Amino acid sequence: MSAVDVEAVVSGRADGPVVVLSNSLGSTYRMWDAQLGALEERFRVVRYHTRGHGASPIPQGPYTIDDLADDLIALLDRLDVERAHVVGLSLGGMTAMRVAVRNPERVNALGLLCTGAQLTPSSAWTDRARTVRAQGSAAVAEAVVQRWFTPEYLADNPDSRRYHETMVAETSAEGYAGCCEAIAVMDQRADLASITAPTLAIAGADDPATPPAKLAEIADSVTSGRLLVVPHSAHLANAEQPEIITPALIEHLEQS
Ligand SMILES: O=C(O)CC1=CCC(=O)O1
Repeated sequence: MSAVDVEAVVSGRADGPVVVLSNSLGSTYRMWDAQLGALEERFRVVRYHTRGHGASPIPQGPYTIDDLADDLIALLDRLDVERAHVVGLSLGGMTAMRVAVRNPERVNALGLLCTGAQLTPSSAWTDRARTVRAQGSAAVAEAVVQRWFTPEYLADNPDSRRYHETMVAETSAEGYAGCCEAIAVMDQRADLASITAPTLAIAGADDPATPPAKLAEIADSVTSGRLLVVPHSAHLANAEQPEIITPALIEHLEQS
């Protein structure tokens, strides 16, 4: 499949190093809101919507992680950006890893949050794709958001819970399903050793979707990797624990 022109917004320091933020399955680029201000003070920040999300094109699925990586490279080309820091959470992290493997010359540093090189069983993703195509993304919204945050956070933040459930529910069914199918066939484990970009792998200590072992595997396998496990956070750890994650991410990018 050829690359699509994803919807993107550029903000922050026009003369700063570029950081690209890649979103997770079923989210919009608003998922980076808690990091945005601090990143904008230091970087030229590119947020975009993975194909099938937001106002980005929604080709008929299935997609592959290679497709998503091609979209990100096409975005860098469109913006005339030669090299960037690439930061992604979950599906966004899978895309970032793929870009670092296939186009190492385009990547300065990697920030990989709550992601994995392979997510099994594959059938969980093909089943979810089938459910969403049949019933819409709203059918999975409540269960997904229960994995995004700890039970304590959800109990204390009912508005945030509703906000994030709506975010998932409003995702295109075809886009969501196509991305599930990309995850179903992904296995990047053998490629990790070829990643040379300095990598910070950030795990939510209580993440049931991509537990800390997934991030440890990445940090241990790349050439230059470091693991940060963040307490009291689940899958959308950057939203639940921004006070820990934002400065750690900025320090990593600034040192790279
Ligand atoms: O939705 C989930 O269960 C967690 C997840 C996997 C890939 C992604 O982006 O989110």
